Amino acid sequence: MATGSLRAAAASPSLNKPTQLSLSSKLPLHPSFSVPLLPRGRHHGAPLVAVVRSSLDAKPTVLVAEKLGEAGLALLKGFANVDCSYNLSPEELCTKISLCDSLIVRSGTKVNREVFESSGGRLKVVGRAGVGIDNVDLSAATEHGCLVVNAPTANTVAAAEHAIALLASMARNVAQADASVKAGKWQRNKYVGVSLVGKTLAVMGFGKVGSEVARRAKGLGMHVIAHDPYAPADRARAVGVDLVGFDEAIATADFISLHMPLTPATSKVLNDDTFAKMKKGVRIVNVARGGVIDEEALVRALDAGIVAQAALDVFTEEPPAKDSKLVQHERVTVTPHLGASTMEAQEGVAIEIAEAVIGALKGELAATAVNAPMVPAEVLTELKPFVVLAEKLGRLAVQLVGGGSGVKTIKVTYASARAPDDLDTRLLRAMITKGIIEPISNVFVNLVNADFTAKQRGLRITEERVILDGSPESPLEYIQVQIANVESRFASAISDSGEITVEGRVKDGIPHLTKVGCFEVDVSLEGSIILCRQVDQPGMIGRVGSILGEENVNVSFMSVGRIAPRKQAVMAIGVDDQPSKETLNKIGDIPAVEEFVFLKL
Ligand SMILES: NC(=O)C1=CN([C@@H]2O[C@H](COP(=O)(O)OP(=O)(O)OC[C@H]3O[C@@H](n4cnc5c(N)ncnc54)[C@H](O)[C@@H]3O)[C@@H](O)[C@H]2O)C=CC1
Ligand SMILES: O=C(O)C(=O)COP(=O)(O)O
Repeated sequence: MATGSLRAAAASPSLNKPTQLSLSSKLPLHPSFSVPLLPRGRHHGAPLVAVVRSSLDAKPTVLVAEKLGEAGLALLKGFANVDCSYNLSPEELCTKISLCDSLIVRSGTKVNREVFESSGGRLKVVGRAGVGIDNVDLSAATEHGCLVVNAPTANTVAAAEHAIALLASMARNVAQADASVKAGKWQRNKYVGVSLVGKTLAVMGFGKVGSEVARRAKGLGMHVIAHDPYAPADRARAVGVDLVGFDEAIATADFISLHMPLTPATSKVLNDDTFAKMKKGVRIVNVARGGVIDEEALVRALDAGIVAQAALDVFTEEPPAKDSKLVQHERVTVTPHLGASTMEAQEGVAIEIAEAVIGALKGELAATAVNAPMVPAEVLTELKPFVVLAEKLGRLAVQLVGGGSGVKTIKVTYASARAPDDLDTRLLRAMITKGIIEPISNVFVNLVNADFTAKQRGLRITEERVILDGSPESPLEYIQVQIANVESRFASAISDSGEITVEGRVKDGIPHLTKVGCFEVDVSLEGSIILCRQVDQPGMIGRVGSILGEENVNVSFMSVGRIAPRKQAVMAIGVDDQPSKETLNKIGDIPAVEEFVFLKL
């Protein structure tokens, strides 16, 4: 099969002469195989976020619901209308949110499902000015196509320093002794402490904060072990820390410092059962989240003498009840969630979140997205034209489906000379999903909600990789989108294996449609496309071109793919304007034309 492809602007009598263009037929293929999809969740890097307002829209409005550093506010004010409304009740937040494009919070605001539902679809970015996103309902955010970004690095040192401050002050009864002296007492015997040097500290959660705590504790002469099922052992080794199992960590520790996120797996991970396994007289620091400790069980463990002391910055409910037994316990030191509260950290966090929110509202890369696929910025730069190609192929494929066929099964094939691990397909999959769903619904699909929306509509998208020999310079050679078990309005779009098939490549940075069904074509994916199947014969391009010309429809690109000279051929015509029905019918009336379809991109 040969492919003819020429800019229509350069129309000449040689138009009918096909030019060999196809690359795929020359590249030897390895047998195709499936690769596991990348897991959902946190990935460091930068996503292409399609959650933006159009540049024609007025300035976006950002609601800042908790105190934010001045430098961050200044950045936000340079870009958006900023409404700083602190201490809103949940009802007030729900009322205000429908007028906001973005919401910025710290740990004190619950961004629950009701908030997203009340936003009426306007809320596009939630910024968490800090690390923990347990106060944001991520499922609801995703379902509403709202991106959540956080500021994961600027308060790490502050939190680690606070953990060390609590560790040392707990060991030396600083808070209790301070209160006692201020009450006019002088109780030197009562407040004899314990030393840190030589003691074993178990760091639970060896992430950013945990590793900084470990480093500092080693400087104090402590023996540090850590438990973190997901942390690489070599990172721990580099700090001189042994990674151990959970039971070993809690059973051998003199001090336990908690630094994991609050998740279903870590909720109440310290409970009656686990306290029972600890060394008698253990001391516990919690600068992570209150919910990782069963607080009633901790009171029991303190009263039973299992836990000698606890120092807590965080609580299941914040603020905790005034008469909380835990807070009032004599051997418990408390602070009001101050881990991130240093001048330096708050300025840093404010700038980090302002930049992330502004970037996301502009549709730029947000390196700290929590609920969207992310790939490193440099990878994204080279993937960008393929992202456009992916959406357009999705749009074309779904428009080829014949009325009444339910779209359920989609197969996507990525052909590349790169190793499978070098290609993150989540962006591409999301954009294909967007292209398929948007023309047939009124749902707004973006990178955040693409997988969710596909699942909700019962779409099954399978992905396959074809490994090509050749240059891995380009991330992809072609993308093929197939819709199975459907009829087509354009029978030639059905491949030999029975699916609607469209395939595209990027040429000079521009996405091109290069295959429809079994026919190789070549038309740039701009404007709209007319596909016609005809009997290959001289003059066809000229005839179709003049019918379009009569109606002043500008042709941008034309190509013909044919089985063999004078046999069946498919002509793909790129048009800048939408032809009238009459014009399309005139094309259909050309005797050699057997079927045609008009597709909007
Ligand atoms: N009190 C405060 O003001 C602050 C509290 N935090 C909290 O500190 C915690 C840690 O923050 P970062 O270090 O920045 O987060 P991070 O994401 O860098 O580290 C968390 C670590 O916990 C590990 N982890 C996850 N599940 C675990 C499990 N079941 N058992 C043990 N480890 C597990 C992860 O593998 C990761 O290495 C978070 O809960 C965060 O919200 C952070 C900053 C300030
Ligand atoms: O970053 C975190 O996870 C924190 O807990 C800090 O909370 P905050 O921003 O001080 O309310």
